[in-house]
Amino acid sequence: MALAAGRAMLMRSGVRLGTQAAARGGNGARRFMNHRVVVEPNTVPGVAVIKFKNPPVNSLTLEFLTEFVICLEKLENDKTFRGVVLTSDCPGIFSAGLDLREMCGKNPAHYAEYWRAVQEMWLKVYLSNLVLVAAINGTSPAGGCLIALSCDYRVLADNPRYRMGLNETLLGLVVPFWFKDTLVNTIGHRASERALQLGLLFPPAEALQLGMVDQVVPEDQVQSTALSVMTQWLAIPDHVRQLTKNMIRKATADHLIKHQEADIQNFINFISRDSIQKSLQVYLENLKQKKH
Ligand SMILES: CCCCCCCC/C=C\CC(=O)SCCNC(=O)CCNC(=O)[C@H](O)C(C)(C)COP(=O)(O)OP(=O)(O)OC[C@H]1O[C@@H](n2cnc3c(N)ncnc32)[C@H](O)[C@@H]1OP(=O)(O)O
Repeated sequence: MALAAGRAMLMRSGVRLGTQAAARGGNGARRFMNHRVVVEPNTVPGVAVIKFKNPPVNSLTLEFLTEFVICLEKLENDKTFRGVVLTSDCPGIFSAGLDLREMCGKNPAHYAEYWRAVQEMWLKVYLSNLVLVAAINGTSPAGGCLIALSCDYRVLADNPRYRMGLNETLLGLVVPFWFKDTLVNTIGHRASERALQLGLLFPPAEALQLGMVDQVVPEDQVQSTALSVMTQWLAIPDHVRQLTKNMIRKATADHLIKHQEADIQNFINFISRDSIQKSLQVYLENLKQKKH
């Protein structure tokens, strides 16, 4: 039921997003597909590798989210694909999470459009019929971590500079309930209480110990490990694995699906506050200044 609802919603989003792309005109529409998301099909039979390519830090802009969802939708509808590895084309960064500029200095209509795109991306990944393996080859805070947590399996590069976690409180943001649910489902209640309140970002050894990732491997083996893990998952017949996945994830996804419009309204109200706008601006400014 949740799966069907999620799909229906994404079909709707596909139509809406398709219209947006077409509105950009001939060249714009052509550039739109596979611009920020690179797909390498059949690295292993039946498996595609999706590489996030939204430099400099793979932040989740509206355009990136749109392209990513359409790309997954296409792979899901193409029955030759049974599994996808998600990884990054930006050295050292899996994804810097939600794009702060999408949440800063814009109007309520933009915030609504952006938040719906974030929700739809999460539902698409979380409820995917495909086996999704995250090959995490870089830092992945907040929204970047959410994408990895929503996959079926996570392989992280053993580089102590890479950090992973939901750091929203450090930005003065409240973690959305469905981000929280996804983390609790992965690392448990107590560990989430601490991680979320303190906005902790974990290095690989700690992420492994907490169960935030399933494997930590040398950096140059992240993708090959993800592909060999995939073989194990694909040994299970799709229909039984998909029904089992749906049984386990349905309640969490339904929670958002039921409250999707209220969640958008909450986001608009929260993000539009002067105090929140101010802290986001300060955070962005600090990111810029650390270079100097
Ligand atoms: C009731 C409901 C309420 C709901 C509230 C909202 C909930 C929101 C939920 C989720 C939140 C998020 O996902 S917020 C994003 C969190 N992400 C971060 O905190 C990461 C921030 N970035 C970094 O720490 C670093 O950039 C990095 C470690 C990822 C990379 O470091 P590096 O040194 O390699 O690069 P720079 O820092 O120099 O960055 C380059 C360039 O990119 C800009 N940048 C970085 N991150 C973002 C981002 N997330 N969004 C937009 N732009 C980003 C950075 O400012 C630099 O820009 P300039 O070159 O112009 O200076």
